[in-house]
Amino acid sequence: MASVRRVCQVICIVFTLILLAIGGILLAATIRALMLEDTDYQYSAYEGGLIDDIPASYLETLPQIFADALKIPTVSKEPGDYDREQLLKFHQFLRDNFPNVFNSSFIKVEVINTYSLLFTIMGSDENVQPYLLASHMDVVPVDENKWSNPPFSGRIMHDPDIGELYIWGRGAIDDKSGVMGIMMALEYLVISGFQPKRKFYVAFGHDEEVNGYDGAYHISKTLLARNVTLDFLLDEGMPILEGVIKGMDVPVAVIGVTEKGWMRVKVEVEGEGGHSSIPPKDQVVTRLSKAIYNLGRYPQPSMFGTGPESDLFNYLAPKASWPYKLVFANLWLFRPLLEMVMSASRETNAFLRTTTAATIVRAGVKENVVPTSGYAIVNHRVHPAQSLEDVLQHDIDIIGDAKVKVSVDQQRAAHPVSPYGPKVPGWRLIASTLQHFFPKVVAAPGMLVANTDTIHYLNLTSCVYRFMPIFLDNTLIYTIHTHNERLPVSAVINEVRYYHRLILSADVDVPPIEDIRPGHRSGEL
Ligand SMILES: CCCCCCCC/C=C\CCCCCCCC(=O)N[C@@H](Cc1ccccc1)C(=O)O
Ligand SMILES: [Zn+2]
Ligand SMILES: [Zn+2]
Repeated sequence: MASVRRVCQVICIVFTLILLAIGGILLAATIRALMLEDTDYQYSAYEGGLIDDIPASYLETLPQIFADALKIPTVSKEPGDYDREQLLKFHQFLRDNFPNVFNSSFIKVEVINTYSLLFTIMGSDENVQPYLLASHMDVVPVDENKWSNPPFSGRIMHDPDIGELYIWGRGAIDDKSGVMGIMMALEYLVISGFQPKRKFYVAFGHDEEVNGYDGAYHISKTLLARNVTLDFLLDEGMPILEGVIKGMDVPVAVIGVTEKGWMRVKVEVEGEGGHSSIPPKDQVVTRLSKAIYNLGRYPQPSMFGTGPESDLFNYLAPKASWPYKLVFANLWLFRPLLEMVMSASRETNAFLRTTTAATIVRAGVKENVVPTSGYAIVNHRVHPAQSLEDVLQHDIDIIGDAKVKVSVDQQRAAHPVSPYGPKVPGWRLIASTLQHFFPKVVAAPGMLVANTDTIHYLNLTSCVYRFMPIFLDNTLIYTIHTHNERLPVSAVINEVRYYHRLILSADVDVPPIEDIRPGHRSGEL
């Protein structure tokens, strides 16, 4: 009896100690979350005593010009297969609508490789390092029938449910918003008599959607041949996310300091064919389907917390709502929980792991002929913490079928991490300009889950940022590269104001040339 009591006592003590330990850990985590300094990563806006904002009379004219830009179908289909005629038409459209930029005495406009554009805005002070704003003029193809408004109509429509005017059309977000935002800001700057001290470049590629080798690659080569090095580069990228990240009631500007790698895997099957009325048991299409199904069913492993994306949560934690603040501030404890939550939605899942999308499937030529071969193209966006070899090996293991040939068609490694933080001039400029207009927005470093022309510009600077100064919620994000792409009129106005302010601030908030650190190191400074 006494020994049973003794065992009970020991169990009680152990149980109490475990509870105390859990309580202690939770208390420590809560204290850590409570002690977060709310203003840690807020930057004060730069006040340079310059003409600050654009007058309403100019801004009012912009939505229609933006809409007109969407009417020109500058579609890219495959590498080398882009609509040359429409691209030239788009050049003319820019010339017609931005005459002050094209005729300015201090702006040199060059056509690169026939279809891309490079603007050099001369500065009066040669001692400061230039920067580059990049975008692309081409767009992805459309499936016309799926659109509620025609994709190249540039229709401006009121959405009564949201109470906003939207400009509809392919490229409204990706990436004529970038081209038009920069051009409309630059035009106003020239009109208003601004002439920069600091030189900068504006580069518009013409084939980003099919890898940029005819456009951005040549622009970069041109700049390199002139021995240009840049302080920083800003290209398309993550938008300001509204309601996308759970626990963030405020919008989050995820500034891409790196971007995922890219891999094109070909999955091929060969087999027995014949008359469809006497089909073989083992059919090519069935085997191929099973392989594709398994790739979707067993995703690539989560890499959360092992890559450059993890610092995002350090930036978000001070502004997160409870109980997410507790989670974001204590990834050492809650990483598995956060991983589970993030895996559940497609946009946050892309942040955790290499994604897998079967985008092309081909087999068969006629209904009553059993095909003897078939293939699928699988597009991976590779998490920076996973090696390209591991991605392929996972595919091979998951498919687990020796009769299915799995091979890499093309691949690109993830990009290096650009420096970020309050001491990095380019980052500071991008983040502070944002907070000037939208003080509630949190600017945080992140990873772009898609790819951009920046691959061609990596040799011009180590400070490469991928960011679009437009607010997007889950509805609008899902229109990129599919039907019903559109942008609120207010977003167009705001981005023009953003680029305008950025260019003004860049002229005063500049690093002296000798202050450029040799080979910026990755991560925060
Ligand atoms: C906790 C973090 C949440 C993360 C949420 C992610 C939400 C993502 C939202 C928007 C992504 C916008 C991406 C815009 C840039 C798109 C650029 C683009 O489409 N590029 C092409 C380039 C390409 C690459 C390879 C072959 C051909 C073309 C692409 O990536 O497909
Ligand atoms: Zn794009
Ligand atoms: Zn795109």
